Amino acid sequence: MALTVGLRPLTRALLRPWARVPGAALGRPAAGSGDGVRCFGSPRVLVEPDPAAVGVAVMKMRNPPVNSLSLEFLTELLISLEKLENDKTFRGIIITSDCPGIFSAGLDLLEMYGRDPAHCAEYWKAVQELWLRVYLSNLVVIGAINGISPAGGCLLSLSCDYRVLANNPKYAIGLNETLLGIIAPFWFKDVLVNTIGHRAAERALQLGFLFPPSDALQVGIVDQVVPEDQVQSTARSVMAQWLAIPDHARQLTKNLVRKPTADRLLQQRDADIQNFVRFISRDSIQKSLHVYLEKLKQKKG
Ligand SMILES: CCCCC/C=C\C/C=C\C/C=C/C(=O)SCCNC(=O)CCNC(=O)[C@H](O)C(C)(C)COP(=O)(O)OP(=O)(O)OC[C@H]1O[C@@H](n2cnc3c(N)ncnc32)[C@H](O)[C@@H]1OP(=O)(O)O
Repeated sequence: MALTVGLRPLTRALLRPWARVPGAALGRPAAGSGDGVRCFGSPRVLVEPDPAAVGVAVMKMRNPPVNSLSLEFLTELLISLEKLENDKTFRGIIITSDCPGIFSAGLDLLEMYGRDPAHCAEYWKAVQELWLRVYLSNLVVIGAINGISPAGGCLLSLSCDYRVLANNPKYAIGLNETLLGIIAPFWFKDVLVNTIGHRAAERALQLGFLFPPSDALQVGIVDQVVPEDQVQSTARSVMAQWLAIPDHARQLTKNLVRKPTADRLLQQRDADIQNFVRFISRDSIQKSLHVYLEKLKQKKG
């Protein structure tokens, strides 16, 4: 089945592979700075230069209540990342959350439940694009994971160069798709395998493990677990270590390591979209999503 993807103009402009954002709409000097410091804020993505680290931006995700990756939120993240990537004052980004206790609840289930195929296709293309942009970023990307991080939230974390997780037993991380009755796409799986190895990934994916911090560190899905109030300072120290390496050498090495994984998706993006749309449109999958969403509602009592 050939799929015609009807993209809205903003999304279309953004989601071409490595498109340049037209109009530089969001790049502006920080209010009152007058010193050339740049701030790329948007309603859901707060981006500020780190006052304590030259060349480092802190990107805070602010899509309450749970930072679910809706199409609009993905689009804003993409715009901000693109602006940072193009701004030569920045060499690194720390990605963190502004929603207490939640890094990101992952993909927005409401973008996949009860939607028509064209919408699902547009959504999936944005998910692909965010992954490619973070995974292949020329910047050093450090995840300061200050909350729970299931599924798509875990993918975002895994796409960073280094992950610091806050030591709170509630802040579990993992690809839990099977618990929802869906499956992690091959590129989610590839990134997990690259990070924790084949056998650990095999178990984690099939059983939908959400690792609490101590287990997450042991299996290697995160690089460091620290007290919650030290997540930012640790991320900053780690950033300094990464920024001590000459950019060109680090970037070429990153590309060497990550490109084969990214290429697997780049070589079949349209087919991947079609697979996703076919899969997510199945009655059985829609029913599983319905049951899961009801469970989330009932949990509230
Ligand atoms: C063959 C080819 C195959 C191709 C591949 C096919 C398919 C795979 C597709 C996709 C992969 C999927 C990736 C994903 O990321 S799926 C999302 C996974 N996320 C989760 O499982 C997390 C679900 N949420 C929670 O567990 C909890 O909400 C929380 C994050 C622990 C927070 O708990 P808390 O008690 O603080 O909040 P609430 O549970 O009350 O939630 C508040 C509010 O938010 C809604 N919500 C939560 N998560 C999501 C979400 N992911 N998407 C949309 N909405 C979400 C929740 O329902 C509440 O809404 P309400 O209206 O009731 O206030």
